[in-house]
Amino acid sequence: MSTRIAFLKGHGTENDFVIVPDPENAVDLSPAAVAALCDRRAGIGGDGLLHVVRSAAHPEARAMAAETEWFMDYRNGDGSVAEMCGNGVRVFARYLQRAGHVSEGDVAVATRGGVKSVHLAKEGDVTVGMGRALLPEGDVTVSVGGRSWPARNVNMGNPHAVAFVDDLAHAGDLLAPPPFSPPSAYPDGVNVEFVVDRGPRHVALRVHERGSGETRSCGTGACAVAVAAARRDGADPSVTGTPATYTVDVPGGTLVITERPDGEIEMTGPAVIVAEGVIEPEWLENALR
Ligand SMILES: N[C@@H](CCC[C@H](N)C(=O)O)C(=O)O
Repeated sequence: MSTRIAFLKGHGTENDFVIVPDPENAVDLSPAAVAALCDRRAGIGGDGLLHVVRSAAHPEARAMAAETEWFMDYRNGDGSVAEMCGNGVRVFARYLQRAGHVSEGDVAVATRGGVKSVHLAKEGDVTVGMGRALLPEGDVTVSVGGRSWPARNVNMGNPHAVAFVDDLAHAGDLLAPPPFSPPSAYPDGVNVEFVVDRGPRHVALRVHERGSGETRSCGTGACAVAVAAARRDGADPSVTGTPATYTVDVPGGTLVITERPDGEIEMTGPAVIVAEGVIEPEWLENALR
């Protein structure tokens, strides 16, 4: 990789991303290159990377090209691929707006979890239609430091285990993925959310993300938490016929999640572009040696 590659840096509730615009899918973003770019000491730093590619130019998105021009090729900070990133898709849409690829209003973004509709105003918070949650049956347990909790298995395109706890400090330092059982519940790993109540329809979370470690926010995680909390609170919109809105505090800010009676979930939160620059080709070559 010897050409000069442009990048930007952005975040949504402090879930931060390296953004690599690459419309024709010409940049070889190997897992090692992604991990080097996301490294917080030797690289640019980020929980993940948003590779901005035309849908028609990416084999995983070609089938969605008729619906939308842009594909969010999302990678975790360790270089692994994930199906969906709720904070990332808002930041991705903000980038498209800033680059002049889209204007205000509703913007469709292709993801591995399907096409998402993002509502962009000129400035301020960004709302994304996250689709419906799946709630696979079966008991799941997560453990940290000798304590265990039952967890709700919620799939938002990507897998989540949501555990309600008495104190967020009980999650410990979250330096390693919290063990879960049974192993068959999450064959590809899982994002784990620890949740406390803050008030009526108001919760707070800490999260350990698959492929990134503890992060300051997770959008799909906040949606999974809102869905689990609504079932726990007897507020399941498909049963009550009334939308359920939860305020979800994350270490990096606040997200507002609404689930409608038809199961569709909307998430609103900030999306910020912080900086832009150019990756030094020599640095990248050395990083990959
Ligand atoms: N931070 C994201 C989720 C990113 C993917 C996740 N780590 C996974 O592997 O599923 C979000 O905002 O949703």
